[in-house]
Amino acid sequence: MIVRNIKEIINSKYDVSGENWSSRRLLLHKDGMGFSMTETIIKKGTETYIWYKNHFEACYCIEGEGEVEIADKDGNKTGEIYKIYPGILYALDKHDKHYLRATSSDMRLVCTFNPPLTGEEIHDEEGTYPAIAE
Ligand SMILES: CC(=O)NCC[C@H](N)C(=O)O
Repeated sequence: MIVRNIKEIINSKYDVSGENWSSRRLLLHKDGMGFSMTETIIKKGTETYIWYKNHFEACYCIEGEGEVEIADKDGNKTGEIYKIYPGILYALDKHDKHYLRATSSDMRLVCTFNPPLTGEEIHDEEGTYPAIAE
């Protein structure tokens, strides 16, 4: 069994930040579960373009509020917007290009990835994480 406390992750190499977010990587590829789990904080008032072309991601909101807007194949905003608040899950089951915004507060999400993250990924210029090298 694996038991971890977020306090062990904070300020370790698995406490990773992007421009608009920070992510504590709780469960990783090396743990052999077939998925990873992170606690992610999206900063208030930010918008991030994301395209996980190599991963499926599901996010469950436990704190704060924001929204996700679907983008088209060229990354343009479509106006299809879903509110995010505690109790809402969104799952990028089609590797959906999207814009993620935290509106009036920071937003705290529990995020799972399949395939799992290795731990130190940050978004590239396409909003993507690299495919895992087996
Ligand atoms: C929602 C989202 O994808 N934010 C970026 C961080 C990501 N959840 C991660 O854990 O690396």
